[in-house]
Amino acid sequence: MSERKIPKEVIEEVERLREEIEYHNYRYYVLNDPVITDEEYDKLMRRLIELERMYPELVTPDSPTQRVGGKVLEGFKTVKHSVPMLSLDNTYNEEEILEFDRRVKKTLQEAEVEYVAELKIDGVSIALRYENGKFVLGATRGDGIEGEDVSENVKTVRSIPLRLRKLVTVEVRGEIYMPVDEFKRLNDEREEEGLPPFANPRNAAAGTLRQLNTALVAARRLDSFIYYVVHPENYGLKTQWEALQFLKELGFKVNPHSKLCKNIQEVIDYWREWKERKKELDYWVDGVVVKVNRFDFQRILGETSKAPRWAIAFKFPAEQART
Ligand SMILES: NC(=O)c1cc2c(N)ncc(C(N)=O)c2s1
Repeated sequence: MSERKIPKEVIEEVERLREEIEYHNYRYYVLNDPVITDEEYDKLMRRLIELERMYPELVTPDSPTQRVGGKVLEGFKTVKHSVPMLSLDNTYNEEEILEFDRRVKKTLQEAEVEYVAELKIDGVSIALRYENGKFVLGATRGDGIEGEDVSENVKTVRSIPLRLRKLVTVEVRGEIYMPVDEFKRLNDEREEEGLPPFANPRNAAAGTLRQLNTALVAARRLDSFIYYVVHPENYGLKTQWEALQFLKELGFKVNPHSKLCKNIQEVIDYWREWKERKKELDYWVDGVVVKVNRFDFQRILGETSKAPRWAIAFKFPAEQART
């Protein structure tokens, strides 16, 4: 078939609709602060779907219409991580976190070390790659060296941008999780269908991300928090706190409760506070991730084959089996 000429105004309208729809996705799912009604949003989306149906050659992988899924995949390709996705060592009480602080100060020969305290989200770790600001890959952690390419499913997570607010080439990492009320709704639905319930939101999120039917993934409300920039020095970032601000500027959903702590005592105060306050959250957390803030200090501390020496998980006491 000869290349059909697409009218310029159609191309311009499609591009404008994409920008506008992604902006409203950002306002609604990342900032939780929409500026148009659902009806107005649906109208924009219907118009874009109509134009892409009339001109399929205009569909691009990062079009917001790809968020509703509709593909049934054969399977997931394996993908090698650019940098291994390490796990975290654990500490369970204040004495052990003080020991972590002593080790860090000894290695650094520093009297005081700043930390960033971040809630440890009980979800599925994910690596996201963007080229010139466009989403190109979403991969699970796997064995830390290589994971599964779950890009088609990641596109259905509305809080994960398909196009960044700055057109950089970057890899970021974070957690995809299922909000508690979605977890309850899903388990009620499964019970009605005579299916076994998911034991917890993490299993529900993991099971959903492994679905080969992307429309099914889109029908479940997964969410995300992004907390890590790969090779932050490439973007002039000197600390984890700056990295979190950078992630916000790019348009990612970043947990609002992270805290820059002057010393380990502030970390302990933060841990005590959220050990009690975690029930206020609409997602499960199982502790606090404590990170040395300065990247030059992180480089001095380095990593073991399994986990960084500059970060540790400060776990909350295990509760009795949740209802
Ligand atoms: N395995 C890991 O390295 C991490 C796991 C997690 C998690 N489940 N939630 C939050 C963070 C964070 N804010 O850094 C990390 S880091």
